[in-house]
Amino acid sequence: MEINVNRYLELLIKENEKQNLVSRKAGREELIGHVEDSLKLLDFYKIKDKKVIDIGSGAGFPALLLAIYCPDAMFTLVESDLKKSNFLIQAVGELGLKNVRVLRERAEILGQNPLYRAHYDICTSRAVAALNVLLEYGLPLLELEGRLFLWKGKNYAAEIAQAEQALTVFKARVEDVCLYSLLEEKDRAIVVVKKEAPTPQKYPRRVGIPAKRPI
Ligand SMILES: C[S@@+](CC[C@H](N)C(=O)[O-])C[C@H]1O[C@@H](n2cnc3c(N)ncnc32)[C@H](O)[C@@H]1O
Repeated sequence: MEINVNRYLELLIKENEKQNLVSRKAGREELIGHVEDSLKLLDFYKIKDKKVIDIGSGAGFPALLLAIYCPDAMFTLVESDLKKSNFLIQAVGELGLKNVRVLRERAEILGQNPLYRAHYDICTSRAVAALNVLLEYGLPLLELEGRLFLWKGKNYAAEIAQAEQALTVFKARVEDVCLYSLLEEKDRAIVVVKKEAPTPQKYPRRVGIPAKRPI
């Protein structure tokens, strides 16, 4: 596993010199911090045998790292940006990961596609949008009783409060908040939201609307 993480980091550092996949200034130390942050979920939850969808995968945090460590879970990485999704496809190929597929698509489109809607046990997302927006992206993709795992910083409590109306509309519940600290950042949280009812068919709304007019 560690070998694969090191290969992934080498690949990311090399490609990041050519194209901006993560902040250009991000050195190896900072990237290792992102790796640790991604893998933190496994200290709290087991995801063996689960169907996982990750929204806004970027250069691979958290889902590519989780996929390396959880070969028994199946991962769908959703990233709308062309160069980032191409990098993900390249990394999956070079690392020989058989449990990952990459989709260059918007979450709003997949949420209205019967092939993906209500199909996943788990949806992850890190550094993509505010919590109320992520509820609209993620909940339609989950099966009933599925869970969203949302990586957040020190503002997590304010984001939960801001999402009160969206939680009511979607009949979802904040079930847990996993708190931890990383070297650089003291207050990190993975907010766990449980889906308790089918999502009304009108959600997610059209591309861009959830972020522009959050519930
Ligand atoms: C700030 S980056 C974070 C990437 C990664 N999750 C991380 O933690 O480093 C946010 C990414 O989400 C993608 N994204 C934002 N909204 C999206 C949507 N609705 N559907 C798919 N991808 C989206 C963007 O293209 C961008 O690459």
